[in-house]
Amino acid sequence: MWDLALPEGYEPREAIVKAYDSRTVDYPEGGCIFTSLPSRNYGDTLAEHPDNWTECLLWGGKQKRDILSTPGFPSPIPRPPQTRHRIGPSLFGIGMFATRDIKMGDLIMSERPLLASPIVIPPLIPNFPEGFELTLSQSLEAKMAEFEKCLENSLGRMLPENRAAFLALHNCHTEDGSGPIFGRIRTNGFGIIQKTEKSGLEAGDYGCVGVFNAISRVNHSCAPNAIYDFTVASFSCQLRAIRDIKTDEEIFISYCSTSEPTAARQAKLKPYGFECTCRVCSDPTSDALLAKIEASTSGPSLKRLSKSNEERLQYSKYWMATIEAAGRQDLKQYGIHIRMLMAATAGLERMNELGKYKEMSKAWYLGRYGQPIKFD
Ligand SMILES: C[S@@+](CC[C@H](N)C(=O)[O-])C[C@H]1O[C@@H](n2cnc3c(N)ncnc32)[C@H](O)[C@@H]1O
Repeated sequence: MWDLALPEGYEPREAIVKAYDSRTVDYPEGGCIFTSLPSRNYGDTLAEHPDNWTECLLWGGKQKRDILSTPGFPSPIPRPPQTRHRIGPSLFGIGMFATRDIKMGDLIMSERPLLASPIVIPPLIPNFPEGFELTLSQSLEAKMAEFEKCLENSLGRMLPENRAAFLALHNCHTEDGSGPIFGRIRTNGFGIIQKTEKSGLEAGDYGCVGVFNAISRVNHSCAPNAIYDFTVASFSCQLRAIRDIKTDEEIFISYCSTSEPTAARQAKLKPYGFECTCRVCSDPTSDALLAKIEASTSGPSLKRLSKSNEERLQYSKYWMATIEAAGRQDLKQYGIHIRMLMAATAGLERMNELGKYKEMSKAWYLGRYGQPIKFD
């Protein structure tokens, strides 16, 4: 047991495990479900599953029902036409690097998580003998210990090579009562099934984080050159370029929303155990610039804008160049300015330029949202 101040005599109980057929969906609500997705047979190896599978610790049956009923599930993971990334030493420990020039919108790589787990500790009930008086922090620690037992069960279900890859990941939560598995989840977990329109999760449902062999090596920047998107159908994350990336450049994603000001972003990064010093965080004028970029596509600004297509063209060209110089093409305003350039060039009947911005819009949209844009 790692260093916990649990009362003497208390032992976290083993995870309660019942065996179900992998296609089972009628589980009781509100309990841990250990399942491999896509399902596999006992004794299967990676040679039979080149896309790997994910050990999932789900809370209650709804998530598994939702996943199994997703159209297309389980489809193969999409792959780039050639390898575009490598893992290697970075200024921030280990990182991911481009092995060739990559264009905005291109798929860098995709990967199934090694482990999927609830984002927060579910309401497990620690098994205290009667008469135990617990402080609040002891109660929290006991829940942590119970959850770690559940996670140990998930790790025990992994193939040795997947378990070794998981345990080789960085852990920055060694001093805060997190167990070694939960610590790695908090350091390396990226939201995969969250409360969004797409996921169908409702209030009170538990979202999931995924921990990855390669994607969990990607470091953070508030001016990222890549964005990841999780697709339930292939049960995998796709990592795509949100701007052109040169060979050997480090690949960065953002671990938090980049449309928030610096102090709010730093607060969101706390669980990852570092203070961000990226070009945006170290520029004292970046919050003011962010506010101006946001205002550039707001209703009042657009209302004030001249009706002349030529002036609109110059306006959006100016803002695109400003956003590019700040390396912030992941902001949605960049995509809006590309669309505004399409409208202005169409109005001016400059068909070559219109074609260029159309292609740009397609690539940006794919990088930003992980799916192709449909023009009316
Ligand atoms: C998801 S892991 C990324 C891979 C990690 N660098 C490694 O060596 O395995 C997150 C950890 O990487 C480090 N990290 C990521 N981005 C960073 C940044 N911008 N500045 C400092 N450390 C960073 C922190 O130690 C953080 O806890």
